[in-house]
Amino acid sequence: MDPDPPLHETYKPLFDNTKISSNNRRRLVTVEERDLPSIDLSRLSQNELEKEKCKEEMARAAHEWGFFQVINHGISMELLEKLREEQVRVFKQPFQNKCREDKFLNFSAGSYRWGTPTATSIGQLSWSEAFHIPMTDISSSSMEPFATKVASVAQKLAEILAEKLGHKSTFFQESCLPSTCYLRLNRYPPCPIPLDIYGITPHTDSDFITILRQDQVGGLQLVKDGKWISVKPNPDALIINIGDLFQAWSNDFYTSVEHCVVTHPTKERFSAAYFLCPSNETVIESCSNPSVYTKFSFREYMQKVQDDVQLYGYKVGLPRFLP
Ligand SMILES: O=C(O)CCC(=O)C(=O)O
Ligand SMILES: [Fe+2]
Repeated sequence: MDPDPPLHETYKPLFDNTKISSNNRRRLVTVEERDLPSIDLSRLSQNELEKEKCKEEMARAAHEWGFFQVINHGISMELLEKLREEQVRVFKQPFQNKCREDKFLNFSAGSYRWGTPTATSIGQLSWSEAFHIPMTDISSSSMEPFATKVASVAQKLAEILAEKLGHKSTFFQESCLPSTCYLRLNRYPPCPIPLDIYGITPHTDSDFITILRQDQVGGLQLVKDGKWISVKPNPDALIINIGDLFQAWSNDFYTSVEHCVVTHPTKERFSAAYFLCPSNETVIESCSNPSVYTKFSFREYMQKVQDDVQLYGYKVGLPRFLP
């Protein structure tokens, strides 16, 4: 039985409507490949000066790039390889099983997603499949040791970034709970179609911070100084990016940057992303005045995102909360 979702059959009408011209032929492959700023987290356990310098560099990267990578993050290669093995095993299941409405592999129904049901043009299509799993569902799986560690790295980094803006608080511990945070397992099947097709369309993340593990295939791109650049894969590193909520909380000091994944013609790609999200009731307001955005609850934010996607086919995000 075939593990692949029926991307070719389902979206064929979109390809047929798109003329293959030099304009939409793999435009994105030509972007420059760059290393993200690299932060060595082992410096956090050194002397005060080193520790402060490390925090300072992190805050600068979150401000200037919205993205950075961390090394010596405390998650062993063994755990990362286990995660990968488990991820491959999960996606190798027949497509029919992945779609099941009852519990599959202990993940709640509805965790599995593929393609883009609302896409009306190829630019809106994400050539990928994913399991979007609440942390509470991970507890009984073999990914639990990774999930626990990554959750604690996320808490620690969020606290450091808040502290650098002068706020020592338990806000993230209190509002981001296992029932509100997610692990998303992504798989990008090879895409041999000679058109510019995204693995995941350009977006910003709707959380505080995301921790991402990408494999050696590469394909993650982000906007830096108004230009798309491609992120060089680094097996030792985890990628951190600022989400919309931290941008709002930091009053635009940290930046939630647009990113996407481009497909590979022959190779499949796997990635795993941890999203530090608050409960629906949590109110996000700026840590300083005057505030750039009007305050909103996470529920209101996600409702707007969903409404905009339905209405326009894309997320508007933070600009919806400009006064
Ligand atoms: O797979 C990747 O590298 C990025 C995934 C991503 O941006 C997401 O799941 O929000
Ligand atoms: Fe993302």
